[in-house]
Amino acid sequence: MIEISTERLSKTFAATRALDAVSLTLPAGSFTALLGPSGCGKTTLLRLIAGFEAPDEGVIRFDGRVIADPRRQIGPEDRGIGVVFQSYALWPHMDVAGNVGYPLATRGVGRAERAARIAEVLGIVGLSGAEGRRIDELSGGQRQRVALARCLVAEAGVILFDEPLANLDVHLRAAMVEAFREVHRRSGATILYVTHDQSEALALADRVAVMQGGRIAQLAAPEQIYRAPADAMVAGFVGRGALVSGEVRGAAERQATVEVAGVAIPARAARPMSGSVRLLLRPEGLRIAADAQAPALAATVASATYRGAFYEVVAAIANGERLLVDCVEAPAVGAPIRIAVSDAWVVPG
Ligand SMILES: Nc1ncnc2c1ncn2[C@@H]1O[C@H](COP(=O)(O)OP(=O)(O)OP(=O)(O)O)[C@@H](O)[C@H]1O
Repeated sequence: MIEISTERLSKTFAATRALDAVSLTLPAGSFTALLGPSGCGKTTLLRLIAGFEAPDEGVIRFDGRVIADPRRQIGPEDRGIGVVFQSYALWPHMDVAGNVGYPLATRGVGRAERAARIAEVLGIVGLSGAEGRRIDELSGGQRQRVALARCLVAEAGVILFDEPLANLDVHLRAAMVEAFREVHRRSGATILYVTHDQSEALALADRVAVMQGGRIAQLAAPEQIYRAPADAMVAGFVGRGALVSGEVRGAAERQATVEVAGVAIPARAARPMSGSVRLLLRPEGLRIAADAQAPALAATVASATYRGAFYEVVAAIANGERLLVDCVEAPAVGAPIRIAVSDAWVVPG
């Protein structure tokens, strides 16, 4: 297991500052997802750690040892890492055993031991008995499992995933989440997993780093990213919900009372705040109030969209801002409703 750290890591392509003084530590054996909108610098950070690019400024260390700085870089093949791309990077002319066993063959591992280890890792990724199959007869999901098995067999201390599920359909993606968990559990490797799919990041990782504009906006446990986003970008990027404007009327330790459209709402807060703030209201913290006396936001139904398990209702409150409320039954568009709030978060900054 290897601890990876970067210190003020920067990379510029022509006029684009793809990475802007990024300092982060990936503890040994951790699983970190790198999440963010297109172009925020996720792949650039992964490529620098892999050794496919050199930093303009800053340092990368593995277990405290300098792996790359602007003057010298250890080559990708000497960093002891495994990389899995969305494009599989398998050899189509070799069978499954040939692909998976390649890292062992290059190390001179004997035939019998190689066969045993190939069988073991194919079992872990759910491809037992597939040794003799040709790569070009496999589905996308099966190919990605082969790539995972090759990574496992190499026993790399660090595994980097660059959008490994991007080419797979939604059902296969869900099935693969289990395979990734198993790879992490079995390998104990330090994992960095690049994705722009928030549900994948929240489901897989024990820490999520949300990037924007070449910087880390927040690095925290998935629950923290979802329930207590550090800024409006993270709040808007992860999960469903609405940001509304309010005025703080009272503040306490980790609590605030925020007035929104004339209604006082108790909210969670990172620190005591005052003045104008943005309040994050997610659907699970809202419900349509049946009791006309209970404190609630008066609203009008703007739309109701069927989502299977519920209707997603967009409702306009008195100040013109819109909320998302999940309802079992669809209210009529234009109907007046009252929305009770059981959970709200004051977005810092
Ligand atoms: N080789 C390159 N030459 C020029 N610009 C580049 C190069 N690589 C990346 N960039 C630019 O750097 C910025 C960050 O790119 P990067 O690929 O790291 O983003 P990303 O977050 O991985 O995006 P995506 O989710 O779309 O893959 C983008 O503006 C991109 O256009």
